[in-house]
Amino acid sequence: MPSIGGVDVPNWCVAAGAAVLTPAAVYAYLLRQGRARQAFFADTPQPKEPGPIFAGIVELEKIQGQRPIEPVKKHFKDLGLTWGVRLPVWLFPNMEFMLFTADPAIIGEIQSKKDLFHSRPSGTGFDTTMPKGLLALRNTGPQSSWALHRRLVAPLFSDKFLEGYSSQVSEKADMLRFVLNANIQEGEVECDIQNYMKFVTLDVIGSIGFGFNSKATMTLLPEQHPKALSKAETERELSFSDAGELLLFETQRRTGEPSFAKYWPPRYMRWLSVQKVLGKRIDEVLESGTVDNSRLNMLKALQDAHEEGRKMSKAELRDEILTLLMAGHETTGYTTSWALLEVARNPEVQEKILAEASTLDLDNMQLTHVQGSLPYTWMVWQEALRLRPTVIGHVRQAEADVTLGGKYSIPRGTLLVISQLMLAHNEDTWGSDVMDFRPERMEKGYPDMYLPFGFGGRACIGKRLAYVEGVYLLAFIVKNFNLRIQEGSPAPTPKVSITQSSEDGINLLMSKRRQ
Ligand code: HEM
Repeated sequence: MPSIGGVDVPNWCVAAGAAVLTPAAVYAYLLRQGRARQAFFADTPQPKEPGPIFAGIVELEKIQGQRPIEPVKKHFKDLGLTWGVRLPVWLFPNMEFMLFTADPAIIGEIQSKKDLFHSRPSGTGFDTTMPKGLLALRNTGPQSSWALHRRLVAPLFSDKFLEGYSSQVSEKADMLRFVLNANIQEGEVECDIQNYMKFVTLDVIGSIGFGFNSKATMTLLPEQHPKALSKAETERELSFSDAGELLLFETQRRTGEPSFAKYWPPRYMRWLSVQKVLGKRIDEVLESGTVDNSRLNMLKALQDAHEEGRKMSKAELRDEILTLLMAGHETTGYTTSWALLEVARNPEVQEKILAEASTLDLDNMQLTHVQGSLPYTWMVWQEALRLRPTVIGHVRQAEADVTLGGKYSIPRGTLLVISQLMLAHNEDTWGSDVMDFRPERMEKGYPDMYLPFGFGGRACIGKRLAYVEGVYLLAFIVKNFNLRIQEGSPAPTPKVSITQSSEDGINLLMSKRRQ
């Protein structure tokens, strides 16, 4: 029996006391933190908050939540010209201050203060799923692992590499055409193009990233088709695709959750299986001779890359290639799917892409020629990415105390969430037709506040590949298929996780074009 101040206290009393006092202490702590945050940001304009503790989270969900376009429009209306105000939120369990902003002036200032805002915060899921990859590493100066990785990874997106990837991308596009043709046969057939794009971009990154002949797209062939994959092949392809999805899902889940939660047995077992599938693929490339290394691939190139003799370790290579897999496939696939939706909705846009693509030999096109040869299609993809930014917010952490906007003091460690979604729908920047799809608005270049790939030293390193691959696939599909949407079909419901996709797919009526 425990003794308190010389008095013996029964165990049940201690347990009951703890049961009452612990939640009370936690609540008192949260309340104090919430009030401290409110006091700290007292001079910061903000929408009316429902309560001091979780108010920020509620607001954030309203703005960045599951159906982002509608809340954005509402905030426009509710907040008028101050729309995009700095929204201070306090985020449990990181116990940090967080500032949500869509104010172009403040964002401009954040961009210019490069030395203060050069890293994402710690505590994101990337820290434990791929801690030695670019998305997780912190920038602590030119000698840091992040800086070294950035220098070693950058050449993978140079002209030389893009040329090396070209035949692999057109091989995957050809596979996509084959599978779509097999599913469409005659007349018009409804196809979930988002699903096709997800698989084909996975096959691209499987090939150029891991160096194996990935063919997940073939799993979409009708079962009775003579070229349909065997059961074992289908399982192999889908296990890679499932592992990629689980990796993304687990990363997202781990953001901001206590570190022990990931050890929940069913989750942990799934995680081990993901590591096994992906790790096996990586080992195949690095160690065995069974992989066709004549295919230029990122993993092999990174294995050989060095700077003054400093190379990536095996663990670094593994995390970097997983980072490139995760960052580089769904992003491009979803952006291109949203673009195809707009193309199907706007027949005149489709005609213009067709006119541009019909004279080109897309089957043998170098990726380095995409921008010069497909300028209109390029704008279409760019405008689709504005209207539906695939990554809807960018995160940075203040490295030191700083004052923004001349009066808002931001303590060191504050998280800054920059709403790319709200920036992309700001009437002041884009004009009163901001909600319309109008590729021509990109004709004269885009404003500084077009940030779908982030900004500064941490901006997306794969932007060039994303553009050329996405624009190429867009032109390729339009050249081979006519796209339409079913009259009266409801608009897709956006689903926001790390990337923005459509919850119910993107269903288009597709028919073969006569060549
Ligand atoms: C439509 C396609 C894509 C979009 C919208 C996109 C968007 C982004 C964004 C917003 C960031 C964060 C930038 C910041 O914090 O300032 C990012 C980072 C990154 N992206 Fe992309 N991305 C795309 C495609 C790709 C591709 C194809 C790859 C590579 C195969 C890639 C690799 C990366 C990597 C490695 C980072 C982390 C960079 C660092 O922190 O140093 N992305 N991307």
